[in-house]
Amino acid sequence: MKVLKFGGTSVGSADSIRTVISIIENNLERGEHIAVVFSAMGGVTNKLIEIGKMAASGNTEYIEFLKVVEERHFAVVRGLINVKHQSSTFAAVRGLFNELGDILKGVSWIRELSDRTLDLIMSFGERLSTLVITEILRSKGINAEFCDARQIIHTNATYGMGDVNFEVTNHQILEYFAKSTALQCVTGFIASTAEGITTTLGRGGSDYTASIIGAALEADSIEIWTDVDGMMTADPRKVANAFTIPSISYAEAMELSHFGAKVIYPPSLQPAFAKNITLKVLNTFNVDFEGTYVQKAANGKEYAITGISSIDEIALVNIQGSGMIGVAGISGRLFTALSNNSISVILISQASSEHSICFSIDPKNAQKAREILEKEFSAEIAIGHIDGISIEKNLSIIAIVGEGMKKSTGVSGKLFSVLGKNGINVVATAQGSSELNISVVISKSDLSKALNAIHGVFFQSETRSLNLFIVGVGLIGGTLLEQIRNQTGYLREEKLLNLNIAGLSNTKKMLLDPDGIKPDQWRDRINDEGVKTSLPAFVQRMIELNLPNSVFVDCTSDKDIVQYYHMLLDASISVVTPNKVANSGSYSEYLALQRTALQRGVKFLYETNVGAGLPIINTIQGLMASGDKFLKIEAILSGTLSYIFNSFGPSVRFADVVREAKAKGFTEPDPREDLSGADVARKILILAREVGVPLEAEEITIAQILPDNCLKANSVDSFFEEMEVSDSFFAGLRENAEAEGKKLRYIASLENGKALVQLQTVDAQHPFYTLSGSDNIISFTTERYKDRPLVIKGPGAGAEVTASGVFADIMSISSYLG
Ligand SMILES: NC(=O)C1=CN([C@@H]2O[C@H](COP(=O)(O)OP(=O)(O)OC[C@H]3O[C@@H](n4cnc5c(N)ncnc54)[C@H](O)[C@@H]3O)[C@@H](O)[C@H]2O)C=CC1
Ligand SMILES: N[C@@H](CC=O)C(=O)O
Ligand code: NA
Repeated sequence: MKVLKFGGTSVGSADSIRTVISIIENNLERGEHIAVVFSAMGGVTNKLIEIGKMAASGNTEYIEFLKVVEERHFAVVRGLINVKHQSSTFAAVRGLFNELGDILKGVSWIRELSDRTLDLIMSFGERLSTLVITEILRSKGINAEFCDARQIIHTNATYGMGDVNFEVTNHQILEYFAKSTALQCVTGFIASTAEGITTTLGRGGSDYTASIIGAALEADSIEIWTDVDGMMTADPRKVANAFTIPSISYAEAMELSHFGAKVIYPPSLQPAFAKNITLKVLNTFNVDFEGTYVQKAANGKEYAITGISSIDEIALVNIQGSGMIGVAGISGRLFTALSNNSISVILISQASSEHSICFSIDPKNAQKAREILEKEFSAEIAIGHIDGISIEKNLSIIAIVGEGMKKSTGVSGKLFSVLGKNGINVVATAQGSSELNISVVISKSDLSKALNAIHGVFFQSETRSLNLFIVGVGLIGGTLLEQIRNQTGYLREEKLLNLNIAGLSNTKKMLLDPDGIKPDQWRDRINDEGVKTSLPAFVQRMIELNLPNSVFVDCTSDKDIVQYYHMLLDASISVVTPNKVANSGSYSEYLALQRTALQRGVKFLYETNVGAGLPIINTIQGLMASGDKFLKIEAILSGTLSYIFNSFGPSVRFADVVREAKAKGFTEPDPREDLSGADVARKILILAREVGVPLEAEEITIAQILPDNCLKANSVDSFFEEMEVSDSFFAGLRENAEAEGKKLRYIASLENGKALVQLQTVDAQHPFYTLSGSDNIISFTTERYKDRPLVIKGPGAGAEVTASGVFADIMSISSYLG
């Protein structure tokens, strides 16, 4: 035997009722022995309450409102019952509305609406829906009977939430169901006192009816038909990646529902749980979907936790004082005082120091709680044994729930680590010894970010998202977007990673969209939807969006953008950049950025600052972390200069080679930076700092190669003109080197705390002699690499290699975030 319960939306319209009827018919055709419980048509209960209140306030408009409700029921009768059978149903429905109309008239006369009368008014919702559906079934030749639950479920006289008398009720149900073999269509939610006065069952009402009947009849299962695909891993309105939990235990369902998962209200299913009846949560609007099984013990679990839920708004009360230590009875008095005043406590946390107790409550009760506790502990407060009561608001609770926690270690580690990596501060925490639930109290403004981050990390087999905010879509930024576009499919399928471009900005326009800008649409979208660029507004919006796993990617050479890095890192947003400005500013600025990133648990990555995608910074950081000491660095760090001196032959003009380097994407946006040695100086400065030498830019010696006229050129165009003017000077440099069988190389070095950048001539024996193209070469002499230096060589400039270095930094953040 099986009990089916259909909720308000399932019976909310002629269309949905048609589906309900076919679900019932299918069961009957399969020979299932079933009973059915119905809620009121969706929204009707609330309307009836509103109408009752209107009548009680003397507002006669309630009559019109009631007509609308009546018409909804008539429409179903007209739509689903053939004309031949319609009139008797119309008459019965009209009869109920007449009765209800009389009651409301009474309410409006005496201008009073007691809980008892309200229960009676509300009862019409279920009585009407059940009556209509019973008649529809009968008109289809099904032997169905209307069962008014008031005849079988008896409660005490607590109106609005009757307390069921199970002894009497169970007996009555058994007796009632034994009398007839017809399909029983039972009104949900309503009951009566032993004297026959109508009551209701409170929260989860119709589920409770199904559970009471199922338990009394020892049903094999109870199906709760609703309008969603079962119980979800998180509230899908808050976590887009939430998915249906296939199997959940009673205890887990109970824990999850306490925190908001409103699909079912498990306390009302207690009678069914006590009899070990399997419950299925199914979707009337997606009949073939498996839904969620709720059983004593859940079936094999794939994940360490089963679900995540939250309470959006709580207040945290803290009571502390030295006089609480070792004094018995403080918490007893505290919670008794709250309970005597009907203040329910959601979470309690006390450290073993016994110096303070904190607990969370509904913020509505915060002021009252303060007054109660100040009164209760007035004596202790007066003599300073208790410091006082403090209350913090705008907080939320998140609970992760699952029986799997009992067996697996590291669940709480994972929870706190993902919160930390996203810069979310945990204000309080609690874990019961049942190990079924770990709760954390966090700032309300972090709720959505926290839920999404936690969901991502615990339900790993679903795709995780990294939210990218890219500023500067020139050569490197544009190439990066192209690489992301080409990799999207692979990353999603093979790495379960979604690179969500949540923001883009060029110098003219910017666009932020938390739902993502597709990498093949960014040009059109930024043109069509973008607003005027403002870096402060971009950064502020990013911080406001507060998305989990956010990364800011600076692909500009802007000098002012750097001031925002602090703000971003401080807001727990990682920064990835090829822009060298930040790391080559003052040493204190460099240090501050490193520290902020470390403190906030986020990443500041800039591998492409030196040697583009070549693994130079990572190599240094690895050696430094493992305790190696750098003795000497010798390097060619400019792709541009490398290319120029490799391509500058007798038949070409120097300026034209520089033009070629620029066209190939090797140069800085302003090539004077490369030719003046400034770019190389920045790079050796960054390397020096990485190996622990705290240099400032002014301390680097740059041996200038440019003649004065080139150096003084005040625009890029005039710079090229001046190089043409000085062509013989450059040709002379080359010819002198060639005469000695040598090559020109622009070499940076660091030794004994001194950095030097200069043009040198090297002979065929020198390891830098054979360099070609835009190659960089870096030779590290360290205590471990003393006899033979560690050498890294390869293309050190250009769009593809630089963008892929930036991409690699982004990917390393994704693995760090787990
Ligand atoms: N080209 C290369 O091989 C390498 C370049 N880099 C660095 O990469 C960065 C980008 O270089 P490229 O892409 O070659 O330069 P680019 O000039 O092609 O691109 C930079 C883009 O950023 C935009 N931009 C500048 N300030 C902005 C702001 N405040 N807001 C929005 N957009 C802004 C510019 O309009 C330009 O479109 C530079 O910092 C450079 O030093 C690093 C390693 C290698
Ligand atoms: N302009 C730079 C690009 C890399 O940082 C170079 O030429 O090396
Ligand atoms: Na690099």
